[in-house]
Amino acid sequence: QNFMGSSGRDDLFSATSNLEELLTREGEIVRMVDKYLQAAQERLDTIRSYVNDYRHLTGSGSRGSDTGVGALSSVVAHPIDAYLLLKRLTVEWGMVEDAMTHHANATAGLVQRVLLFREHSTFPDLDDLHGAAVALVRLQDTYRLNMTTLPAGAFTGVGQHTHEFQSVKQLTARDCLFLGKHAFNKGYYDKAIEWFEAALDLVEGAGDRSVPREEIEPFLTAAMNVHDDILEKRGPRGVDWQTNPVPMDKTLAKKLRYSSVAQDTFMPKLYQHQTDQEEEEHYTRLCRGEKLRPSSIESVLVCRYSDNGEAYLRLMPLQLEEMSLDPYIIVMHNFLTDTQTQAVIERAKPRLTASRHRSPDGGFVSSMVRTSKNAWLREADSKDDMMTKMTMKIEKATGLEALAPSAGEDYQVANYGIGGLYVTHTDYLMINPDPAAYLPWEHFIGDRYGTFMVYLSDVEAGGATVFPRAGVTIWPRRGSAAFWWNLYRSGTGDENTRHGACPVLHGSKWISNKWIHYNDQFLKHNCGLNTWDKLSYP
Ligand SMILES: O=C(O)CCC(=O)C(=O)O
Ligand SMILES: [Fe+2]
Repeated sequence: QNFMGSSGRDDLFSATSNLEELLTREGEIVRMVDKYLQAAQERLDTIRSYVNDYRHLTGSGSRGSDTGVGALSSVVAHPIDAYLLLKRLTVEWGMVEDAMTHHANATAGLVQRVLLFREHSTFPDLDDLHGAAVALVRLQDTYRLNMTTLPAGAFTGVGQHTHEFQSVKQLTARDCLFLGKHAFNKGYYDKAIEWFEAALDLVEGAGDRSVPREEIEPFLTAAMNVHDDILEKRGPRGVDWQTNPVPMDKTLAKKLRYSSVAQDTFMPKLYQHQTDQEEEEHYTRLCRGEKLRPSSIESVLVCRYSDNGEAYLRLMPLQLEEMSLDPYIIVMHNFLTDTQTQAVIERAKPRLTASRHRSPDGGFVSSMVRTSKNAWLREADSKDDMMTKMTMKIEKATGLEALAPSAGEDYQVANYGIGGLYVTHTDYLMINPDPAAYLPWEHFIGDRYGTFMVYLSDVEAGGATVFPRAGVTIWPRRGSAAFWWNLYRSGTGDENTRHGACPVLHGSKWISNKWIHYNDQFLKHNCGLNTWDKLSYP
């Protein structure tokens, strides 16, 4: 079942830099239209005064109604009035005609200019709008946004700021209907019903006239029927659908099988394999900031200073916060200054393109798996040595080789806009047992041993980095760096490092990754005697 055509890419919505550009572009169009309106107003005034003159003269105040013959003849009886009549129909009518011609030309010209402008710059299309609608429904779902206030643009923040966020404009009933259809098409049957109900509430309670209630009701009825049908036949949740735990229909809900639906039967399943659905559940809960680990694990985590045995760090030690001991995940606070984070963002901005990730067949694709934009920056690209110094500091902090191209990848700078996310993945890439799947260079440098990820911006709400198996949530903080080992000392991938980026709820998120490879560390690390030996420093 589908209430609408299928939607395609989800691109313009999910990088803030795009939305800022769009707003600037809209500003240019508004300037064109505004100029047009001012000129049009002057021309319309000319036309209007011609009409008013006639009306005034003939004493016919109201439009359409005509005056008697007597009044007319008295107007042309006077020589001056007769003269003015001729003037109106020659000179003045000429001006009116001019004004009208100009107006028509200006209108056609404006349409032409806007068309041209749109051709030469990126403009959103309907697919983008669909993408934005789906992203909004996903945010509503992930962060359990309260539907009594969401249509009016208000929700409570998650993460850094837990205050209320209020939009400038509010949604109309028609917007709610539109969002409901999208929720339905994406299999969010529970959310679809909420949006249709919100649309009805606006029409009935708030006198919203953007859509008649008769247009909403069939959708609500259909959504409820499909909701119950799916729940009966397939259950409340699957890879591409979800419903409420209990049917909407009161009689159906009385069935025995629904009477024992408990409030929250979730039991965390950490440090072990999770099915896709379990992983998604852990991801979502961690995104909301839920604690999934027992206190026996959390209570031993500490914050500490470390110079990692480096003289360079003696006077400005790393401000370490342990997030997890196994797998070893830490945050180094204030690793970069505001000046540095800003400089990296500015350098990356002009080079941003849609993020791509490795597809199952080995190529790179851009998809909903990662909705962000990124740019690659290498130390040597910059005229100053700012990036080189950054990498040297990373080397001191991790005790790893990171500057040589065979040791550290270029910096990958990524920007996530509203709804922008990265689903759960591992950073290590070489999981295909067939050596032919990789390039000689990839064999030469080895896999991604450590991930050094700096948050270049604060995020007002949402946008955490989460590790579903390790039960870790890291809230972005400008200048802080997250670091973890992706591989065991033997070079084998540690699956407990699976992680993802939660959708940004409010604001914009910038990060920078430095992936440090395995083989170049051969002088610093031995591989250990057993496959599962791990590293836990700095
Ligand atoms: O943005 C994040 O928080 C995580 C990014 C990430 O995992 C990656 O870029 O590989
Ligand atoms: Fe990652």
